Amino acid sequence: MSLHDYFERTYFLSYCQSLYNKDRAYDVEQTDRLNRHRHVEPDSAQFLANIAMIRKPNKVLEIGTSTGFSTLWLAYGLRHCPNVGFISLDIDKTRSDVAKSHLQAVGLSTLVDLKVQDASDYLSQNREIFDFIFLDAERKFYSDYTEYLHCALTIGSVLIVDNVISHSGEVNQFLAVFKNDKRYICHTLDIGAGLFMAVRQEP
Ligand SMILES: C[S@@+](CC[C@H](N)C(=O)[O-])C[C@H]1O[C@@H](n2cnc3c(N)ncnc32)[C@H](O)[C@@H]1O
Repeated sequence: MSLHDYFERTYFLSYCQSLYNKDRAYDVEQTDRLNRHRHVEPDSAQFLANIAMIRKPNKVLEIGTSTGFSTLWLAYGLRHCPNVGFISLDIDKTRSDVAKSHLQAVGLSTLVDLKVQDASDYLSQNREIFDFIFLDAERKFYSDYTEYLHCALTIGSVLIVDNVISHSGEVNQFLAVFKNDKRYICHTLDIGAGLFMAVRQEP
């Protein structure tokens, strides 16, 4: 590792850690769940970066940017894929703008197309295929996305969903559709709040 790479990596790690700690402290003070940033756990974020690094996707979709903690890590895992199309969606413009400033601060903003849009509206109009989709938004709407997600995934595509252990009751029905679909091989990973991973094996 060159000295430049070393300093870049050290800066990135310390930036992410301080972002996580600051937003976590804010979240603890919030009584309304929807006011919280609700970042993925650091372990989960690093797992996402690893999957991005291993899979080397051409097209990535994140649903639920918040202020960009998972987005930063996904972008970090994609930093050697300069032509990647990485879209991250959030319905909340203020959060998306904050995410943009964090991405700029670590020099990864050119890798991410931040969109402010409702996930259902986006998915219903989407005709693109994604190699990697990370879903981390409002769980009660996930079942509405199922058919759109099937259409947006192809052989070798990876779908990852957060909070599947911490909030299993809210996502079990949605996940069962993938588990019972022979086109996918699925795993529940005991990382952070629990990650579900489905890899598409068949068209
Ligand atoms: C759990 S947070 C995402 C956390 C983020 N992945 C991270 O680790 O930093 C969920 C986000 O989804 C967004 N959201 C909720 N409903 C949405 C919808 N229908 N379409 C798009 N984004 C939505 C919220 O505004 C919120 O920022």
